[in-house]
Amino acid sequence: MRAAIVGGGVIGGGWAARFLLNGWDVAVFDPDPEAERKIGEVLANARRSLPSLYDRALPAEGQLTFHADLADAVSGADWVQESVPERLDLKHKVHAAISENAGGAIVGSSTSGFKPSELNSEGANVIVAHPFNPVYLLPLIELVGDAATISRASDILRGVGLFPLHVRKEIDAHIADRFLEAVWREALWLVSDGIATTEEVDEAIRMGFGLRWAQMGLFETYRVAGGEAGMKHFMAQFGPALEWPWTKLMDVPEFTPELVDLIAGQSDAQSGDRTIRELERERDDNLVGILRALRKNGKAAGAVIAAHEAGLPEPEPGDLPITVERSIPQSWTDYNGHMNETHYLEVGAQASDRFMELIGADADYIAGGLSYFTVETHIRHLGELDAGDAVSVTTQVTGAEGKKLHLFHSIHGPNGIAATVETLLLHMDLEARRSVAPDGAVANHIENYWQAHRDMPRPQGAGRFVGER
Ligand SMILES: NC(=O)C1=CN([C@@H]2O[C@H](COP(=O)(O)OP(=O)(O)OC[C@H]3O[C@@H](n4cnc5c(N)ncnc54)[C@H](O)[C@@H]3O)[C@@H](O)[C@H]2O)C=CC1
Ligand SMILES: C[N+](C)(C)CC(=O)CC(=O)[O-]
Repeated sequence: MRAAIVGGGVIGGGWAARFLLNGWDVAVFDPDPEAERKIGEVLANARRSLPSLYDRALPAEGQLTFHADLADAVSGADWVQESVPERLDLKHKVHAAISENAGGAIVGSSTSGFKPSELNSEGANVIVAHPFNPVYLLPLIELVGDAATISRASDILRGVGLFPLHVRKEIDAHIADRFLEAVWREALWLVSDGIATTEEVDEAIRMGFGLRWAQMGLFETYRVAGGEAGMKHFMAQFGPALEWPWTKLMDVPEFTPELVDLIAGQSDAQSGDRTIRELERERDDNLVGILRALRKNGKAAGAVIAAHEAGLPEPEPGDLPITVERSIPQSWTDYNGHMNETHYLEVGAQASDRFMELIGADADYIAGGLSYFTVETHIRHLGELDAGDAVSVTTQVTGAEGKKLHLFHSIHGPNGIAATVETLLLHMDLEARRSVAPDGAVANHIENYWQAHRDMPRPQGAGRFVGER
């Protein structure tokens, strides 16, 4: 599949990364001579964060090309995403050129506020596909426009891990930006009136309600705030406040040079000497942590990631079973600039868990009172792993006798085997807390693996002890 990105700034760069890291080829048109460098930097940030959301590998990255001519970039594309600056005259000009050259591609505009009827008033056929920064991590895309095109578009966007939200009636600024503009307006007043600094406004959000919004949104959060009586009680108690002079939402503070200097000055002081790219990385690392936590509970944006991962290709079975395929999260790296030792054991444990499933010692088996315990492990660190690296683990049975199961996991990284995790497991009766032989089906599976693996070459390093020369 091929995407064309017209306008490769903050948002176009994010779209390029989202498509590329999901295996699409991406063609960019942007007259800015710095566009290639800027997109390269956005892409570097995306490469270290997006794969960390998943435990399976994303498809192989697509090919990125830059074009001096818009027609070259858009011809043959399946999807064209326009992300030029928010000026209607410019959008009209660009969409006229896209319409001439894009064939049957879906054409989306990233516009934050224009309606499809405004974009299409000169004959173009565009839907609004409004993303959120960073486009490579945040799933939401607001879709506005022709329903049949939106239905096709939604399937494509889900395929690259996005969450399409169909905005059924076109309005200025769609749904989310209506909301964001109201909050932004109120924050500007608080600073302009000298009530709070930019930092104090940000603390008020990030220390409190900002934490709630990512997982429950607004209505569900307030329902809970109504106590056992829920939303009705919440509305009865806090509804009147809406009539009180608590907000200034409809007035817009004038952007005088003084106000702009005040806000920009406070914002500079707040962020210190951290560059925008550093701030982006800090934001991305935190977003990955939040999204992975949500994913664990199957909640909100976490559910989108889980659904996307379920559609990613299953690992190819080789001679040895592949028991883990995943990428290394940034949060697993340490002060030495590589994956911390703790997580080698974690990957080894994931491989053992998967192997247990393969032999039938799965959740039902465990619920029936039988399982495996690890009783000994030896890890060898052979190479470094870094955030975003794709790793796979192969598992060889190196011994199987009654209650004992001896596994040798090899962790393969981008530069060969990065570590081995050799482990001895004992089959256990969970109620009696003592070792017993596995039941028939599991014993049979183990025997099949053992027969297949016992004549393979013994893995290098198997049976070594710490400090052995
Ligand atoms: N920045 C944000 O937070 C968000 C922006 N958007 C929307 O995305 C669109 C782009 O915004 P940003 O990426 O923030 O702007 P930006 O200023 O970072 O990037 C715009 C890019 O378009 C390029 N450009 C200018 N004229 C062009 C032309 N004729 N053909 C091709 N490229 C051209 C510029 O060189 C620049 O690289 C706007 O419609 C905006 O409303 C949507 C969501 C969030
Ligand atoms: C400020 N903004 C209106 C351009 C913001 C957006 O459109 C979405 C976002 O990423 O916040």
